[in-house]
Amino acid sequence: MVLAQLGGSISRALQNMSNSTVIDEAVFHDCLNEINRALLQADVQFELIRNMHANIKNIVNLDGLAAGHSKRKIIQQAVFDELCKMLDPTTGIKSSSFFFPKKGKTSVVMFVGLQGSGKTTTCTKYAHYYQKKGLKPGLVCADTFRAGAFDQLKQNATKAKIPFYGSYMESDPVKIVVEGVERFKEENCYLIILDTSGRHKQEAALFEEMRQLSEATKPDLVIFVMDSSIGQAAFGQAQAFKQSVAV
Ligand SMILES: Nc1nc2c(ncn2[C@@H]2O[C@H](COP(=O)(O)OP(=O)(O)OP(=O)(O)O)[C@@H](O)[C@H]2O)c(=O)[nH]1
Repeated sequence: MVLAQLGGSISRALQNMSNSTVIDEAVFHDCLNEINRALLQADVQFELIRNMHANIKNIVNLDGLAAGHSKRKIIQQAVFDELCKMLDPTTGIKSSSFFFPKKGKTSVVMFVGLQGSGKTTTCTKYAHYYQKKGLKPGLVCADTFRAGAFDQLKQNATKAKIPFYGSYMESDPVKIVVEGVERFKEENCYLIILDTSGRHKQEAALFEEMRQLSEATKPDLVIFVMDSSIGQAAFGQAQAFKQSVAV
């Protein structure tokens, strides 16, 4: 809903600019302002919008354009590129630090995040994706906090035909993940995926538990799953998670 509204507002801003008979600084300025307003209304961080605005202005130099160049296309492309850059998770990260599970080498990937953010669903999708690529994944349910968490993972895993591990009796998630990792290693599962409990930055004990899970399993990758509809609140939460484990 929010995304559809935002998309509509940005398209309208670009359309209004394109419909103008002459594209001059005033039209360009109005177009950028309309896009800024749409992003602010969609709860995008002000600093990101300011940077995007400055970048587009640097790229589009209307006075310096040689005749024959389509100002409309150049503005549209610059807006498109900058919006994509804002969403690109690899911006500012060295490509050598990306982690991809490989065949023949056991990898542990841990999913963390707030309650109900989509961890279990994403874990299963991630496992399914790599299963199709020929890696043998295994899902471990480390959520001993929410009733029904193991059943949910079991249901998803069964549907996707992915092996799973968990316990109805054990209350210590650290014990479960250690056993789960061992079990899957014995079964030659190359990609061991840990689905953890939902937690919030104000829940110190649950953050400590997450730190212990990470300590016990030394994951190759920790993925923070968030629901974009929480808007800017995602920033503080992401920072808090990053301070406890290597997200
Ligand atoms: N629209 C939408 N819904 C999703 C997505 N991922 C998960 N959901 C739904 O969001 C709800 C919560 O998803 P879960 O995967 O159970 O979330 P979780 O983080 O494991 O939840 P907890 O274990 O309780 O912390 C479910 O109803 C999912 O179907 C998504 O990408 N888009």
